[in-house]
Amino acid sequence: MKIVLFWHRRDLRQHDNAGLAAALQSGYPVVPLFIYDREILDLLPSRRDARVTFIYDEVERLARQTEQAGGTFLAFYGKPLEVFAQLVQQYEVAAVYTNEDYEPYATVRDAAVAGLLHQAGAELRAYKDQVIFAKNEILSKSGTPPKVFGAYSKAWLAALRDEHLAPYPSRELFTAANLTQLPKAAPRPTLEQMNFERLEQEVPAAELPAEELVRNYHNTRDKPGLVNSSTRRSVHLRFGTLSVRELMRQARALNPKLLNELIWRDFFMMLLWHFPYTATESYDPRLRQVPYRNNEDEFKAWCEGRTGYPLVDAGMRELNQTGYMPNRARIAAAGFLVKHLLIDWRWGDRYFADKLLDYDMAQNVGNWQWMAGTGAVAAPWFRVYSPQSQQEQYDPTFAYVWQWVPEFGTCEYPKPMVEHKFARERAIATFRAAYQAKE
Ligand SMILES: Cc1cc2nc3c(=O)[nH]c(=O)nc-3n(C[C@H](O)[C@H](O)[C@H](O)COP(=O)(O)OP(=O)(O)OC[C@H]3O[C@@H](n4cnc5c(N)ncnc54)[C@H](O)[C@@H]3O)c2cc1C
Repeated sequence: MKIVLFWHRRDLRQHDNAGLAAALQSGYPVVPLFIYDREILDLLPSRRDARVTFIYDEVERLARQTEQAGGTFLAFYGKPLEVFAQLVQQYEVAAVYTNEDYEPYATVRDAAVAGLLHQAGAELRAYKDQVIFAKNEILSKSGTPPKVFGAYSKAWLAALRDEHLAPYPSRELFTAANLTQLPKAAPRPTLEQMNFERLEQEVPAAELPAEELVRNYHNTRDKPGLVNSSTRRSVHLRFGTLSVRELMRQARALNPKLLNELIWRDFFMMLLWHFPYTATESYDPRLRQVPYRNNEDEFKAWCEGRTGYPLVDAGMRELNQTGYMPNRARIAAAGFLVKHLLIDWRWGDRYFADKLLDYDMAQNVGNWQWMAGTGAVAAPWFRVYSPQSQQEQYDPTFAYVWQWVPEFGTCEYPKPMVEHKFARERAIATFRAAYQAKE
Protein backbone atom coordinates (compact mmCIF):
# COMPACT_ATOMS: atom_id res chain seq x y z
CA MET A 1 0.00 0.00 0.00
CA LYS A 2 1.35 3.39 -0.98
CA ILE A 3 1.25 6.04 1.71
CA VAL A 4 1.94 9.74 2.07
CA LEU A 5 3.93 10.98 5.05
CA PHE A 6 3.17 14.35 6.59
CA TRP A 7 6.29 15.76 8.26
CA HIS A 8 5.44 18.18 11.11
CA ARG A 9 8.18 20.71 11.94
CA ARG A 10 7.18 24.22 13.00
CA ASP A 11 3.48 23.45 12.67
CA LEU A 12 2.48 21.34 15.67
CA ARG A 13 -1.24 21.48 15.05
CA GLN A 14 -3.89 19.66 13.06
CA HIS A 15 -6.17 22.62 12.37
CA ASP A 16 -5.57 25.22 9.67
CA ASN A 17 -2.39 23.53 8.46
CA ALA A 18 -1.59 24.12 4.77
CA GLY A 19 0.68 21.14 4.13
CA LEU A 20 -1.41 18.73 6.18
CA ALA A 21 -4.58 19.74 4.29
CA ALA A 22 -2.79 19.09 0.99
CA ALA A 23 -1.55 15.68 2.20
CA LEU A 24 -5.04 14.68 3.31
CA GLN A 25 -6.34 15.55 -0.16
CA SER A 26 -3.58 13.65 -1.97
CA GLY A 27 -5.68 10.53 -2.45
CA TYR A 28 -3.19 8.41 -0.46
CA PRO A 29 -3.58 7.40 3.19
CA VAL A 30 -1.60 9.79 5.36
CA VAL A 31 0.79 9.02 8.21
CA PRO A 32 1.86 12.10 10.22
CA LEU A 33 5.43 12.12 11.45
CA PHE A 34 7.81 14.11 13.64
CA ILE A 35 11.59 13.84 13.85
CA TYR A 36 13.42 14.96 16.97
CA ASP A 37 16.29 16.22 14.87
CA ARG A 38 19.67 15.36 16.38
CA GLU A 39 21.36 17.85 14.06
CA ILE A 40 19.58 20.51 16.17
CA LEU A 41 19.15 18.83 19.56
CA ASP A 42 22.76 17.69 19.90
CA LEU A 43 23.86 21.34 19.77
CA LEU A 44 21.72 22.48 22.71
CA PRO A 45 23.86 23.51 25.69
CA SER A 46 21.63 21.73 28.24
CA ARG A 47 19.62 18.50 28.39
CA ARG A 48 17.07 20.39 30.54
CA ASP A 49 15.42 22.55 27.90
CA ALA A 50 11.86 23.79 28.24
CA ARG A 51 11.48 23.99 24.46
CA VAL A 52 12.19 20.28 24.07
CA THR A 53 9.65 19.51 26.79
CA PHE A 54 7.12 21.77 25.04
CA ILE A 55 7.71 20.08 21.67
CA TYR A 56 7.55 16.64 23.25
CA ASP A 57 4.20 17.32 24.92
CA GLU A 58 2.76 18.78 21.72
CA VAL A 59 3.97 15.84 19.63
CA GLU A 60 2.43 13.41 22.10
CA ARG A 61 -0.82 15.37 21.92
CA LEU A 62 -0.78 15.16 18.10
CA ALA A 63 -0.03 11.44 18.34
CA ARG A 64 -2.98 10.83 20.68
CA GLN A 65 -5.30 12.82 18.42
CA THR A 66 -4.11 10.84 15.41
CA GLU A 67 -4.70 7.53 17.16
CA GLN A 68 -8.16 8.66 18.27
CA ALA A 69 -8.95 9.54 14.65
CA GLY A 70 -7.89 6.04 13.57
CA GLY A 71 -4.35 6.61 12.30
CA THR A 72 -0.72 6.01 13.22
CA PHE A 73 1.65 8.82 14.22
CA LEU A 74 5.37 8.17 13.81
CA ALA A 75 8.10 9.86 15.82
CA PHE A 76 11.85 9.31 15.64
CA TYR A 77 14.94 10.60 17.40
CA GLY A 78 17.60 10.89 14.73
CA LYS A 79 18.89 12.70 11.68
CA PRO A 80 16.26 13.41 9.02
CA LEU A 81 18.24 11.96 6.12
CA GLU A 82 18.80 8.70 7.99
CA VAL A 83 15.18 8.53 9.12
CA PHE A 84 13.85 9.00 5.59
CA ALA A 85 16.38 6.56 4.14
CA GLN A 86 14.92 3.95 6.50
CA LEU A 87 11.29 4.92 5.92
CA VAL A 88 11.50 4.59 2.13
CA GLN A 89 12.96 1.11 2.63
CA GLN A 90 10.24 0.09 5.05
CA TYR A 91 7.15 1.58 3.38
CA GLU A 92 5.95 2.44 -0.10
CA VAL A 93 6.16 6.21 0.23
CA ALA A 94 4.48 8.11 -2.61
CA ALA A 95 5.43 11.53 -1.24
CA VAL A 96 6.36 13.46 1.87
CA TYR A 97 4.28 16.57 2.48
CA THR A 98 5.45 19.31 4.78
CA ASN A 99 5.40 23.08 5.37
CA GLU A 100 8.20 25.35 4.27
CA ASP A 101 10.90 26.35 6.73
CA TYR A 102 13.06 29.32 5.76
CA GLU A 103 16.01 28.99 8.14
CA PRO A 104 19.41 28.34 6.52
CA TYR A 105 19.85 24.87 8.05
CA ALA A 106 16.29 23.89 7.12
CA THR A 107 16.60 24.87 3.46
CA VAL A 108 19.77 22.78 3.08
CA ARG A 109 18.24 19.86 4.99
CA ASP A 110 15.08 19.93 2.90
CA ALA A 111 17.04 19.98 -0.36
CA ALA A 112 18.97 16.90 0.81
CA VAL A 113 15.76 15.10 1.86
CA ALA A 114 14.14 16.00 -1.49
CA GLY A 115 17.17 14.46 -3.28
CA LEU A 116 16.97 11.26 -1.24
CA LEU A 117 13.24 10.92 -1.83
CA HIS A 118 13.65 11.58 -5.54
CA GLN A 119 16.08 8.67 -5.80
CA ALA A 120 13.49 6.49 -4.10
CA GLY A 121 10.80 7.57 -6.59
CA ALA A 122 9.02 9.87 -4.11
CA GLU A 123 8.93 13.63 -3.76
CA LEU A 124 9.01 16.29 -1.09
CA ARG A 125 6.14 18.77 -1.33
CA ALA A 126 6.45 21.87 0.82
CA TYR A 127 3.70 24.45 1.41
CA LYS A 128 3.70 28.00 2.70
CA ASP A 129 2.15 27.94 6.15
CA GLN A 130 4.06 29.88 8.80
CA VAL A 131 3.92 33.28 7.10
CA ILE A 132 1.45 35.10 4.88
CA PHE A 133 3.98 36.18 2.27
CA ALA A 134 7.31 34.42 1.82
CA LYS A 135 10.50 34.51 -0.20
CA ASN A 136 9.98 36.70 -3.30
CA GLU A 137 6.28 37.39 -2.92
CA ILE A 138 6.79 40.96 -1.74
CA LEU A 139 9.52 42.72 -3.68
CA SER A 140 10.39 46.36 -4.22
CA LYS A 141 9.72 47.99 -7.61
CA SER A 142 13.25 47.14 -8.70
CA GLY A 143 12.59 43.45 -8.01
CA THR A 144 14.84 43.23 -4.95
CA PRO A 145 13.90 42.37 -1.35
CA PRO A 146 12.65 45.58 0.32
CA LYS A 147 15.04 46.84 2.98
CA VAL A 148 12.75 49.48 4.39
CA PHE A 149 10.01 48.13 6.63
CA GLY A 150 7.56 50.92 5.70
CA ALA A 151 7.79 50.04 2.01
CA TYR A 152 7.50 46.32 2.76
CA SER A 153 4.45 46.66 4.99
CA LYS A 154 2.73 48.95 2.48
CA ALA A 155 3.26 46.41 -0.31
CA TRP A 156 2.29 43.57 2.06
CA LEU A 157 -1.01 45.26 2.94
CA ALA A 158 -1.73 46.10 -0.70
CA ALA A 159 -1.18 42.45 -1.69
CA LEU A 160 -3.32 41.01 1.10
CA ARG A 161 -6.61 39.34 0.09
CA ASP A 162 -9.12 37.56 2.32
CA GLU A 163 -8.00 34.22 0.92
CA HIS A 164 -4.45 34.71 2.27
CA LEU A 165 -5.88 34.52 5.77
CA ALA A 166 -8.51 31.84 5.09
CA PRO A 167 -8.11 28.66 7.17
CA TYR A 168 -7.13 25.34 5.55
CA PRO A 169 -9.60 22.49 6.21
CA SER A 170 -7.00 20.10 7.65
CA ARG A 171 -8.96 19.30 10.79
CA GLU A 172 -12.13 18.52 8.83
CA LEU A 173 -10.13 16.19 6.57
CA PHE A 174 -8.37 14.49 9.48
CA THR A 175 -10.57 11.39 9.48
CA ALA A 176 -9.99 7.63 9.45
CA ALA A 177 -10.80 7.61 5.73
CA ASN A 178 -7.72 9.73 4.99
CA LEU A 179 -5.38 8.15 7.56
CA THR A 180 -4.02 4.65 7.99
CA GLN A 181 -2.72 2.34 10.68
CA LEU A 182 0.76 0.93 10.21
CA PRO A 183 1.00 -2.50 11.82
CA LYS A 184 4.73 -2.46 12.64
CA ALA A 185 5.27 1.15 13.65
CA ALA A 186 8.24 1.68 15.96
CA PRO A 187 7.33 3.06 19.41
CA ARG A 188 7.79 6.81 19.83
CA PRO A 189 10.85 7.90 21.84
CA THR A 190 10.34 9.28 25.32
CA LEU A 191 12.12 12.33 26.72
CA GLU A 192 14.22 10.04 28.91
CA GLN A 193 15.24 7.87 25.95
CA MET A 194 16.43 11.03 24.22
CA ASN A 195 18.38 11.87 27.37
CA PHE A 196 16.38 15.04 28.12
CA GLU A 197 15.00 16.02 31.49
CA ARG A 198 11.52 17.50 31.78
CA LEU A 199 11.53 21.28 32.31
CA GLU A 200 8.15 22.98 32.21
CA GLN A 201 7.57 26.70 31.76
CA GLU A 202 4.22 28.39 31.89
CA VAL A 203 2.84 29.46 28.53
CA PRO A 204 -0.63 30.77 27.70
CA ALA A 205 -3.07 28.40 26.02
CA ALA A 206 -2.61 27.91 22.29
CA GLU A 207 -5.67 29.95 21.47
CA LEU A 208 -6.42 33.49 20.40
CA PRO A 209 -5.78 36.19 23.00
CA ALA A 210 -8.79 37.85 24.63
CA GLU A 211 -10.50 40.41 22.40
CA GLU A 212 -10.12 43.12 25.01
CA LEU A 213 -6.35 42.64 25.17
CA VAL A 214 -6.11 42.87 21.39
CA ARG A 215 -8.31 45.98 21.19
CA ASN A 216 -6.13 47.69 23.78
CA TYR A 217 -2.80 46.29 22.57
CA HIS A 218 -1.38 49.58 21.23
CA ASN A 219 -1.81 51.16 24.70
CA THR A 220 -0.31 48.31 26.69
CA ARG A 221 2.36 46.57 24.58
CA ASP A 222 5.16 48.85 25.80
CA LYS A 223 4.27 48.59 29.49
CA PRO A 224 5.95 45.43 30.72
CA GLY A 225 4.71 46.02 34.28
CA LEU A 226 1.08 45.42 33.27
CA VAL A 227 -0.44 41.95 33.41
CA ASN A 228 -1.23 40.89 29.82
CA SER A 229 0.53 43.86 28.27
CA SER A 230 1.07 41.90 25.02
CA THR A 231 -0.37 38.73 23.50
CA ARG A 232 2.42 36.33 24.61
CA ARG A 233 1.66 34.20 21.57
CA SER A 234 5.23 34.20 20.22
CA VAL A 235 5.96 30.69 21.48
CA HIS A 236 2.86 29.37 19.72
CA LEU A 237 3.79 31.13 16.50
CA ARG A 238 7.28 29.66 16.81
CA PHE A 239 6.08 26.07 17.08
CA GLY A 240 2.90 26.50 15.06
CA THR A 241 0.61 25.49 17.90
CA LEU A 242 -1.39 28.55 16.83
CA SER A 243 -1.98 29.38 13.18
CA VAL A 244 -0.55 32.75 12.17
CA ARG A 245 -3.54 33.22 9.86
CA GLU A 246 -5.89 32.95 12.83
CA LEU A 247 -4.01 35.60 14.80
CA MET A 248 -3.68 37.82 11.73
CA ARG A 249 -7.44 37.66 11.14
CA GLN A 250 -8.07 38.79 14.69
CA ALA A 251 -5.45 41.55 14.46
CA ARG A 252 -6.76 42.73 11.10
CA ALA A 253 -10.27 43.02 12.53
CA LEU A 254 -9.33 44.62 15.85
CA ASN A 255 -5.95 46.29 15.98
CA PRO A 256 -3.69 47.55 13.16
CA LYS A 257 -0.74 47.90 15.55
CA LEU A 258 -0.81 44.18 16.28
CA LEU A 259 -1.14 43.43 12.59
CA ASN A 260 1.91 45.62 12.02
CA GLU A 261 3.97 43.61 14.53
CA LEU A 262 2.98 40.40 12.79
CA ILE A 263 4.07 41.91 9.48
CA TRP A 264 7.50 42.49 11.08
CA ARG A 265 7.58 38.75 11.68
CA ASP A 266 7.00 38.02 7.95
CA PHE A 267 9.56 40.70 7.11
CA PHE A 268 12.38 39.20 9.16
CA MET A 269 11.61 35.70 7.82
CA MET A 270 11.84 37.09 4.29
CA LEU A 271 15.15 38.83 5.03
CA LEU A 272 16.79 35.75 6.54
CA TRP A 273 15.70 33.64 3.56
CA HIS A 274 17.28 36.16 1.15
CA PHE A 275 20.39 36.76 3.26
CA PRO A 276 21.09 33.51 5.16
CA TYR A 277 24.64 34.62 6.02
CA THR A 278 23.17 37.29 8.33
CA ALA A 279 22.49 34.50 10.84
CA THR A 280 26.13 34.80 11.85
CA GLU A 281 27.44 37.95 10.20
CA SER A 282 26.48 41.61 10.11
CA TYR A 283 24.57 42.47 6.96
CA ASP A 284 26.39 45.79 6.62
CA PRO A 285 30.00 45.04 5.53
CA ARG A 286 31.14 48.37 6.98
CA LEU A 287 30.17 47.12 10.43
CA ARG A 288 31.76 43.66 10.31
CA GLN A 289 34.98 44.89 11.85
CA VAL A 290 33.71 46.81 14.88
CA PRO A 291 36.48 46.39 17.51
CA TYR A 292 34.13 45.12 20.24
CA ARG A 293 35.52 44.98 23.76
CA ASN A 294 33.95 41.56 24.47
CA ASN A 295 34.76 41.62 28.18
CA GLU A 296 33.71 38.24 29.60
CA ASP A 297 33.06 39.47 33.16
CA GLU A 298 30.81 42.22 31.88
CA PHE A 299 29.00 39.73 29.65
CA LYS A 300 28.41 37.52 32.69
CA ALA A 301 26.99 40.45 34.67
CA TRP A 302 24.64 41.23 31.77
CA CYS A 303 23.54 37.57 31.51
CA GLU A 304 22.81 37.45 35.23
CA GLY A 305 20.95 40.77 35.37
CA ARG A 306 23.56 42.62 37.45
CA THR A 307 24.25 45.68 35.29
CA GLY A 308 22.83 48.25 37.71
CA TYR A 309 20.29 49.33 35.08
CA PRO A 310 16.98 47.99 36.41
CA LEU A 311 15.03 47.57 33.15
CA VAL A 312 17.92 45.59 31.65
CA ASP A 313 18.34 43.52 34.82
CA ALA A 314 14.62 42.83 35.21
CA GLY A 315 14.45 41.62 31.61
CA MET A 316 17.47 39.35 31.93
CA ARG A 317 16.24 37.85 35.17
CA GLU A 318 12.80 37.21 33.75
CA LEU A 319 14.45 35.54 30.76
CA ASN A 320 16.61 33.34 32.98
CA GLN A 321 13.70 32.29 35.15
CA THR A 322 10.89 31.93 32.61
CA GLY A 323 12.30 31.84 29.07
CA TYR A 324 10.32 34.98 28.18
CA MET A 325 11.16 38.69 28.06
CA PRO A 326 8.84 41.53 26.96
CA ASN A 327 9.83 43.37 23.81
CA ARG A 328 10.74 46.61 25.62
CA ALA A 329 13.12 44.80 27.92
CA ARG A 330 14.64 42.92 24.95
CA ILE A 331 15.28 46.28 23.30
CA ALA A 332 16.87 47.72 26.45
CA ALA A 333 18.99 44.62 27.12
CA ALA A 334 20.20 44.28 23.53
CA GLY A 335 21.03 47.96 23.15
CA PHE A 336 22.90 47.97 26.44
CA LEU A 337 25.00 44.92 25.57
CA VAL A 338 26.08 46.14 22.16
CA LYS A 339 26.40 49.87 22.71
CA HIS A 340 27.13 50.36 26.40
CA LEU A 341 29.33 47.31 26.92
CA LEU A 342 30.55 47.07 23.32
CA ILE A 343 29.99 43.33 23.20
CA ASP A 344 29.43 41.68 19.82
CA TRP A 345 25.70 41.34 19.06
CA ARG A 346 26.34 37.68 18.25
CA TRP A 347 27.11 36.95 21.90
CA GLY A 348 23.71 38.33 22.88
CA ASP A 349 21.98 36.60 19.98
CA ARG A 350 23.47 33.27 21.13
CA TYR A 351 22.46 33.84 24.75
CA PHE A 352 18.87 34.63 23.73
CA ALA A 353 18.91 31.60 21.41
CA ASP A 354 19.77 29.36 24.34
CA LYS A 355 17.20 30.86 26.70
CA LEU A 356 14.14 32.15 24.82
CA LEU A 357 11.18 29.80 24.62
CA ASP A 358 10.06 31.68 21.52
CA TYR A 359 13.55 31.66 20.00
CA ASP A 360 13.25 32.05 16.27
CA MET A 361 16.40 32.62 14.26
CA ALA A 362 14.87 35.12 11.83
CA GLN A 363 13.26 37.24 14.57
CA ASN A 364 16.24 37.07 16.88
CA VAL A 365 18.92 37.85 14.31
CA GLY A 366 16.73 40.50 12.69
CA ASN A 367 16.07 42.27 15.97
CA TRP A 368 19.65 41.96 17.26
CA GLN A 369 21.04 43.38 14.04
CA TRP A 370 18.40 46.09 14.16
CA MET A 371 19.51 47.09 17.65
CA ALA A 372 23.22 46.86 16.79
CA GLY A 373 22.66 48.98 13.68
CA THR A 374 24.34 46.32 11.53
CA GLY A 375 21.31 44.75 9.79
CA ALA A 376 19.73 44.96 6.33
CA VAL A 377 17.12 46.97 8.17
CA ALA A 378 18.49 48.66 11.24
CA ALA A 379 18.36 51.56 13.61
CA PRO A 380 21.17 54.02 12.77
CA TRP A 381 24.48 52.75 14.23
CA PHE A 382 24.88 56.00 16.20
CA ARG A 383 21.59 55.59 18.08
CA VAL A 384 22.34 54.74 21.72
CA TYR A 385 19.25 54.51 23.91
CA SER A 386 19.58 55.55 27.55
CA PRO A 387 18.55 52.53 29.65
CA GLN A 388 17.49 54.86 32.43
CA SER A 389 15.24 57.02 30.24
CA GLN A 390 13.71 53.85 28.81
CA GLN A 391 12.96 52.64 32.29
CA GLU A 392 11.37 55.99 33.23
CA GLN A 393 9.30 55.97 30.05
CA TYR A 394 8.11 52.35 29.99
CA ASP A 395 8.06 51.34 33.65
CA PRO A 396 7.60 54.64 35.50
CA THR A 397 6.16 53.03 38.64
CA PHE A 398 8.84 50.31 38.73
CA ALA A 399 6.08 47.68 38.66
CA TYR A 400 8.09 45.52 36.26
CA VAL A 401 11.44 46.16 37.94
CA TRP A 402 10.22 45.17 41.40
CA GLN A 403 8.70 42.01 40.07
CA TRP A 404 12.11 40.71 38.98
CA VAL A 405 14.65 42.77 40.96
CA PRO A 406 13.32 42.75 44.52
CA GLU A 407 16.53 44.27 45.96
CA PHE A 408 16.23 47.32 43.67
CA GLY A 409 16.47 50.50 45.77
CA THR A 410 18.46 48.79 48.54
CA CYS A 411 22.22 48.81 49.05
CA GLU A 412 22.33 45.24 47.72
CA TYR A 413 21.50 46.41 44.21
CA PRO A 414 24.66 47.11 42.16
CA LYS A 415 25.64 50.59 40.96
CA PRO A 416 25.43 51.07 37.16
CA MET A 417 28.39 49.21 35.68
CA VAL A 418 29.07 51.96 33.18
CA GLU A 419 27.97 55.57 33.03
CA HIS A 420 25.56 56.30 30.16
CA LYS A 421 27.13 59.49 28.76
CA PHE A 422 30.62 57.99 28.72
CA ALA A 423 29.37 54.71 27.19
CA ARG A 424 27.35 56.52 24.55
CA GLU A 425 30.32 58.57 23.37
CA ARG A 426 32.60 55.52 23.40
CA ALA A 427 30.11 53.49 21.35
CA ILE A 428 29.61 56.21 18.76
CA ALA A 429 33.38 56.75 18.37
CA THR A 430 33.97 52.98 18.03
CA PHE A 431 31.20 52.40 15.50
CA ARG A 432 32.13 55.56 13.56
CA ALA A 433 35.74 54.40 13.21
CA ALA A 434 34.64 50.99 11.86
CA TYR A 435 32.09 52.60 9.58
CA GLN A 436 34.48 55.14 8.12
CA ALA A 437 37.35 52.69 7.71
CA LYS A 438 35.26 50.71 5.25
CA GLU A 439 33.67 53.57 3.36
C1 LIG B 1 16.83 41.64 20.73
C2 LIG B 1 15.49 41.04 20.39
C3 LIG B 1 15.38 39.66 20.17
C4 LIG B 1 14.15 39.09 19.82
N1 LIG B 1 14.08 37.72 19.60
C5 LIG B 1 12.90 37.16 19.24
C6 LIG B 1 12.79 35.76 19.03
O1 LIG B 1 13.77 35.01 19.11
N2 LIG B 1 11.57 35.25 18.71
C7 LIG B 1 10.47 36.05 18.58
O2 LIG B 1 9.38 35.53 18.29
N3 LIG B 1 10.55 37.38 18.75
C8 LIG B 1 11.71 37.96 19.09
N4 LIG B 1 11.77 39.32 19.30
C9 LIG B 1 10.59 40.15 18.98
C10 LIG B 1 9.64 40.44 20.14
O3 LIG B 1 10.34 40.90 21.25
C11 LIG B 1 8.81 39.22 20.54
O4 LIG B 1 8.20 38.65 19.39
C12 LIG B 1 7.70 39.59 21.52
O5 LIG B 1 8.27 40.19 22.65
C13 LIG B 1 6.94 38.33 21.92
O6 LIG B 1 5.95 38.64 22.86
P1 LIG B 1 4.43 38.67 22.44
O7 LIG B 1 4.05 37.42 21.74
O8 LIG B 1 3.66 39.07 23.64
O9 LIG B 1 4.44 39.86 21.38
P2 LIG B 1 3.27 40.82 20.91
O10 LIG B 1 3.71 42.20 21.20
O11 LIG B 1 1.96 40.39 21.44
O12 LIG B 1 3.28 40.68 19.33
C14 LIG B 1 2.53 39.65 18.66
C15 LIG B 1 3.47 38.92 17.74
O13 LIG B 1 4.04 39.82 16.78
C16 LIG B 1 5.38 39.43 16.49
N5 LIG B 1 6.31 40.49 16.90
C17 LIG B 1 6.14 41.40 17.88
N6 LIG B 1 7.23 42.21 17.95
C18 LIG B 1 8.08 41.78 17.00
C19 LIG B 1 9.37 42.20 16.58
N7 LIG B 1 10.02 43.23 17.14
N8 LIG B 1 9.97 41.52 15.59
C20 LIG B 1 9.34 40.48 14.99
N9 LIG B 1 8.12 40.05 15.34
C21 LIG B 1 7.50 40.68 16.33
C22 LIG B 1 5.66 38.19 17.33
O14 LIG B 1 5.40 37.06 16.52
C23 LIG B 1 4.67 38.31 18.46
O15 LIG B 1 4.33 37.10 19.06
C24 LIG B 1 13.01 39.91 19.67
C25 LIG B 1 13.12 41.29 19.90
C26 LIG B 1 14.34 41.84 20.27
C27 LIG B 1 14.43 43.33 20.50
